[in-house]
Amino acid sequence: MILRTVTSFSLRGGLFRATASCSRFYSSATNIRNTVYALSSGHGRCGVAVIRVSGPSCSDTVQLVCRRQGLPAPRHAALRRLFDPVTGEVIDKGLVLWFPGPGSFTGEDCAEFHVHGGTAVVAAMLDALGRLPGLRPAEPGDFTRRAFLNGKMGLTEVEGLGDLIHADTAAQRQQAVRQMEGDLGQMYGQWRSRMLKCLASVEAYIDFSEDENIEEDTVVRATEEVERLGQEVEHHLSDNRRGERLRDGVHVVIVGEPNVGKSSLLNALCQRPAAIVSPLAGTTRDIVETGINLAGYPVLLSDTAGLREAGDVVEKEGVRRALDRASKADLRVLVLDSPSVLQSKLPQITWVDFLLDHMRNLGLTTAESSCSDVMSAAACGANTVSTASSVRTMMSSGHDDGGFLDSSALRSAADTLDNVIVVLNKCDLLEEEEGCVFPCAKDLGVTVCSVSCTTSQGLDAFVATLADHVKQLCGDPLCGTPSLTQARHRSHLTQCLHHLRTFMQQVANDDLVLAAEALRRAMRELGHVTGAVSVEDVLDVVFKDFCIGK
Ligand SMILES: Nc1nc2c(ncn2[C@@H]2O[C@H](COP(=O)(O)OP(=O)(O)OP(=O)(O)O)[C@@H](O)[C@H]2O)c(=O)[nH]1
Ligand SMILES: [Mg+2]
Repeated sequence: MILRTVTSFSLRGGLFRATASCSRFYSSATNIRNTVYALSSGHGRCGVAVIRVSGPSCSDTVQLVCRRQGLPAPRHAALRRLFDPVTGEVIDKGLVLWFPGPGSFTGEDCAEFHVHGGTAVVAAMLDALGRLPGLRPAEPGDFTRRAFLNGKMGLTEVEGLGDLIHADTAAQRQQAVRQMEGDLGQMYGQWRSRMLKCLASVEAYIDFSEDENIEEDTVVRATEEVERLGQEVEHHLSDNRRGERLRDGVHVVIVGEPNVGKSSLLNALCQRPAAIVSPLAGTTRDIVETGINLAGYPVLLSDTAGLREAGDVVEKEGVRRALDRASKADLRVLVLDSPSVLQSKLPQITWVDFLLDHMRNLGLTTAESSCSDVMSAAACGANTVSTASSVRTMMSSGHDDGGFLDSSALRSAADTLDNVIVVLNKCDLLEEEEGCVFPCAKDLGVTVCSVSCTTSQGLDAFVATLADHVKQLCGDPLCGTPSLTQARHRSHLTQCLHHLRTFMQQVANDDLVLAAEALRRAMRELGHVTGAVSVEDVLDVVFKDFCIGK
């Protein structure tokens, strides 16, 4: 059932980002000398609340709160009565954990108080800690920032941890765990050390080329290695934004003429009446967005205004927004009204041409029709059928015959339709022999699903098809080399690749000094990604999405 694969999810980082934005982020690395504390478990009444403390005053804090009952054994939970150190009042009885640095998460002395999760208990604990000298409330991401500054985590691992906290779906979680465990950082680190070796070779050659100990092919081997590195970086960059899509959500837009059932489809997918449905054409004016979890993958779904020559200024703006959203989407779901398609009087036209014509009329493409305009009548003849019978053929056979596939014109038409899923809605209104026998058909790269939003017929198959497309766009986060996940990485890696190419050019120009400088710059770009070179300016950006207590 559709219900199995689709669940709503809150859009990326809603809760945590709101929390972070309420507070000015703490940016000075020197302030890690303070001891910080925070409620690390969620806010609100709960069974157990975890309060974390990190910093040099940590052991004193534990002993004061535990009234000199002594520090628990490292990394062992100890049951203690917890006191307000100033008033001497018992606040609660709970577990205390002591993590001496540097073997702790932050790399400095840390402690955790596991107390009963009532509002008054948590408030009393935080209040008591706040009155101790040298302690201050933690800022968002303070603990992880300390871990980074103390060399416990690289920057990509920190980002992986941030993504894990924000992960709404299984695939996002898998990608984030992989990154947090260092897969991506290791790959970048290995590239950097390979570049360092090349740089050492080139510099040695510059400094000691007269020396007979330097082998003649040193520079040749370094150049070959840099070329390989360039290819690897280029390959990593040309991943069709898989990792970024998975992290941020795949943008799917529902488009089509008014009244074809776009809003009904959106509501069926998110299983709630997110958009108004009515028999009046032009009901939806603005974009209606909702996030769904599609078989473990995050999808940001947009319903749009029906595309037509708009009557008034509001609808015109709605149509403009719809077309704009469609042009930026990763996937477009083009909804058509099945009875209208079957009754279409378009003369002698192929199914692909019909779709291209339709999309052009709606303003969704400027691509020319393939068959009627480009192919000769002879080549096209065998496949030239009326729209109605073309649709019927497609529905019953699942694909067209092989002649189509050889045409480059049709291939380019298929490319235009590549990120389009066609939904033939309202199939409940067709005669039995006309529709819905094979709800999903693949035709020249365009996927066609026959559904009814009213009876739910074909919706499961459509959801499965949509999920397949989304998975293809994101890839399997557990397979292959780890994906690039952030625009920040892309920007530095693009620069890195540019410098590697400059290295090759300078070697070809016989200018090894400039070549070495290019290699140093390439390494610096990689260092910005992993945090191996000074990144103070990017830390605020990276940590701003963290929640307090992490
Ligand atoms: N019989 C039938 N009616 C449907 C189906 N899907 C939607 N409808 C009806 O078609 C009408 C239009 O549905 P909407 O979902 O509002 O269509 P829309 O494409 O969003 O329309 P606009 O917002 O005006 O562009 C409503 O009366 C729906 O109940 C279907 O599968 N079968
Ligand atoms: Mg609508």
